[in-house]
Amino acid sequence: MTALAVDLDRRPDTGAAYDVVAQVHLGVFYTGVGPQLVWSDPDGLDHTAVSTYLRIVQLLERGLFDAFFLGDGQRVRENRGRIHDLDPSGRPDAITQLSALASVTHRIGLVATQNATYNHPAELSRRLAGLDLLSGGRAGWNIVTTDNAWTGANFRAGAWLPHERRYERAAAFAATATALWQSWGADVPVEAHSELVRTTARATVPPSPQGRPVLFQSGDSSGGRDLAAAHADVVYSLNTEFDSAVSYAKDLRTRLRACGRSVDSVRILPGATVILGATEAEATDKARWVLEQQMSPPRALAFFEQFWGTDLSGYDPHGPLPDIEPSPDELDPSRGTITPERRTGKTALIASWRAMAAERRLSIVQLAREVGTRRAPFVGTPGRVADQFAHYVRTRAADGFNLGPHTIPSSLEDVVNLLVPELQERGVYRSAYTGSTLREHLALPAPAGAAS
Ligand SMILES: Cc1cc2nc3c(=O)[nH]c(=O)nc-3n(C[C@H](O)[C@H](O)[C@H](O)COP(=O)(O)O)c2cc1C
Repeated sequence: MTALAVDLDRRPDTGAAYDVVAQVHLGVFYTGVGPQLVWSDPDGLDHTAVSTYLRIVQLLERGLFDAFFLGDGQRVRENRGRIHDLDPSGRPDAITQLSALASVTHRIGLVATQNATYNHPAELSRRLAGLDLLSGGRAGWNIVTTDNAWTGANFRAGAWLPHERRYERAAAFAATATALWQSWGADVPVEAHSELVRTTARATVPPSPQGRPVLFQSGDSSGGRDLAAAHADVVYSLNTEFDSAVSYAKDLRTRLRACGRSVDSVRILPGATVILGATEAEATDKARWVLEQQMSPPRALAFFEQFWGTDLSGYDPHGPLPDIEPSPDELDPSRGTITPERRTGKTALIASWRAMAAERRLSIVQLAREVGTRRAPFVGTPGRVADQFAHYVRTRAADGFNLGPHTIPSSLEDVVNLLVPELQERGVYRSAYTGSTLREHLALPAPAGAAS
């Protein structure tokens, strides 16, 4: 995990004009599972208690955030066929959790990740419309396709649909859900008769003050980007480093134009981790501590077990990589612990890791810290990070960030108490909510054809 280096003098072509009055939009993406959440923080809260969620969402509302955003999954993470017991585990449905949070908040947007592979459009659009109406127009839907077959094998449709066909279904799903939201009061039902989505349905919930839920999209392949260009209001990408944020933004805006949409009709919010300190040195020390907790020695072994498919508990995490070959079972694409390209390219990936470890004399745990953590963090004083955020939004490399917390609640308290005032001082962050809906917070245009 290397801290981001951002050159504040560069104004590259991002497919949109430099905007001196651009604003930073902030959300928090709370996965509920996974190594990024540090359990060992002595001041940490219970990661699955409802009181934790209430406290976080109220803190974020005090910090004038656009959205609180939950990941979702219909099967918990596993390692070698058992529940991954080093992770926070157990995943209540995101819409259910957000409905509870709607009742104790007034402004903040509430975004539920729900996949378009193992749900039904009439059923899911009704539940999302319910959250949207009951929250006064604050709901969002993060459209994902889910990157593994074994989720489906947990219940319902089994292991079905290859990667590209999931996006075909997601596009038909989003079009059907949108048509249903727009159809309130219509005389005839909405009909969908494609190969992957078949339904005849009438809307059951009137539109909220924002017309319909705001559509987020996460998924970075060409199919994912096309889905975003056709349907999304917000994209959550993992292209956070400045150069990759620039090329992602340019590519997405080219796709938006090809769909006949304005480049300002979609907000781009890459994932980001923020680690703040009173001095640069203090922030760097904290970043080192966070990384050590996220990728502890037992977790490093579990990380590599997901690639080797073998029990590695007999290996010393401070010693060299195992010299054995991975189990062939791990190449089975129905296993869901790692991304598809990593699964299929695993042999090459392991060879490249061996080369990196040999060249830099890295132990198992040191290598896992290099290759096993996802987000490059913004590390520094609040002022320095605020300058970087301002640069991203003014150049339109991004419109803001989805922050991934590492310690709960302290990493988010730092952002609200230390970073937000610095952003406000630079004129890139609101000093009060000016609207009441998520769509208004994001300064998005009204949805086409919205029912009222
Ligand atoms: C930033 C990000 C967040 C994601 N969050 C979830 C999630 O919460 N639940 C889920 O089932 N899939 C999630 N996905 C996986 C996507 O649904 C998708 O299956 C995966 O990224 C593979 O598609 P791609 O090749 O287009 O990236 C996420 C993907 C990204 C990039």
